[in-house]
Amino acid sequence: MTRETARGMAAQILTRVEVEGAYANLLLQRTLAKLSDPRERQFITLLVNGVLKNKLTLDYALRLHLSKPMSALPHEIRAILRIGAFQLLFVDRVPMAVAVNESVELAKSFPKFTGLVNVVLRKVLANGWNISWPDAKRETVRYLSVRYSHPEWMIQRWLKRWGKDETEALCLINNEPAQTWIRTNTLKISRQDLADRLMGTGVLVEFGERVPESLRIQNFGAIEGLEAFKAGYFTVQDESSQLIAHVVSPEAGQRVLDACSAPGGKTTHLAQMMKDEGVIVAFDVHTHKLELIEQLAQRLGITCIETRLGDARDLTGIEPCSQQRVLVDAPCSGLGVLRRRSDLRWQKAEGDIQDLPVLQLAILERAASCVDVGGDLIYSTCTIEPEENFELIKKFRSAHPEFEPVNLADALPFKLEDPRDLQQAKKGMLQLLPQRHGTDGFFIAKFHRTGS
Ligand SMILES: C[S@@+](CC[C@H](N)C(=O)[O-])C[C@H]1O[C@@H](n2cnc3c(N)ncnc32)[C@H](O)[C@@H]1O
Repeated sequence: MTRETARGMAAQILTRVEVEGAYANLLLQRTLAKLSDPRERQFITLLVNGVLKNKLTLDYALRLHLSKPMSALPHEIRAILRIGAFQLLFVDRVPMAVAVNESVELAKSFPKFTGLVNVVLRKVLANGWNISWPDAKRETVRYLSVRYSHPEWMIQRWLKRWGKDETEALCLINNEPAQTWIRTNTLKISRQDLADRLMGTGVLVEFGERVPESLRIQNFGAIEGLEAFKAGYFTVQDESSQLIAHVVSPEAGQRVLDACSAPGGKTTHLAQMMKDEGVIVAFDVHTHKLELIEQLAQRLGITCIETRLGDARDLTGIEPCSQQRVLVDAPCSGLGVLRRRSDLRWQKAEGDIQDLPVLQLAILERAASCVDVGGDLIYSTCTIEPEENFELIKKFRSAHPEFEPVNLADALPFKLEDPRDLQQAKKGMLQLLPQRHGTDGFFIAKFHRTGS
């Protein structure tokens, strides 16, 4: 499997992810950094992310033609089979014969298994999507789980909350390739000028509709290689994540605390909105992650951020009632961004959703104590699970009558229309859902401190 083809490199990454538990996105980044051909980069990305996301479905389809479970095969052969089956079932533009033959070529380093790879993939090709799935009515959880490659515990939670159609819609979106959004660095350039510059270099650009700084880009090769990137004219940040700084709405000259700030996407956005005037104290528990904030701030030409290493449950050195805006962008299960993080669904366990709220509430409590009377507290997550969102805020509010909800319909940079959203927004909360809003799954809550 040493062949330096796109498929060979993808198979190596997938094998290392499975054997070593390595982070797929880091391995992918390292591999892509060595490649200049945009089509090769895109193809490897498609294969790695596609196989990781659809692993359960691919294994189900492959298993129908295997006499032994996948776990009885060497890791490399599993990766080769999955890459082959993924192309046959999910990728239109690869000719079927090429998908099979290239997998067989890769398997030649494992002569004992070359024949098996050939036979199994030819059967997958002949069968296509004509697969006998578990019964969708009687075994709905299992059906949705293998059909859309999600853990059963996630499906169970979502089915209870939203029923079959919405759960299916969410799974489908989670399996789509993620789009790339960038945020204009308005300290240096306007969105229109940035769009013109990028288009001038062949990048495809669309204006975001929800956030005034956002652009969606395609066809850009290596982002770090773009002149506009090197000049600090933008940073990569999903559009729903860009909503948060608008909800915080800080003003130039203010004292702002960002309790969980790395790698600094929202911190630097806050700094932009403050025209780089005032002070943002940015906490995080990981030293290496604080360095990422510092590097980002430097590239964007931002100087008003002071990074601090520390636990947000303590926020050592921050006086009570000392901050005009406090953001808690809490560590969370991340179940709202499964489209963006292809192996996340396999890394999480249902127990995480029981454990995380303890940490989230402790951080929120301590951060709230730092908000000055007349100041605002904002809590956000990139998850769609109520324990980490609505239920947590309910607990917080019952203990803190001094915090009053701010109507999010007035705080967001786009118009809310769904009556359910408008009702939540009045209570200071909003849950964005991929299947309803077409965004990543984000939760935002905002409260104004009226007393001490
Ligand atoms: C959702 S991420 C923050 C993303 C960041 N706000 C951004 O927009 O780039 C949550 C962060 O919380 C940090 N974290 C986890 N536990 C923490 C704790 N107890 N105190 C402070 N930070 C913590 C993690 O290291 C992670 O960087």
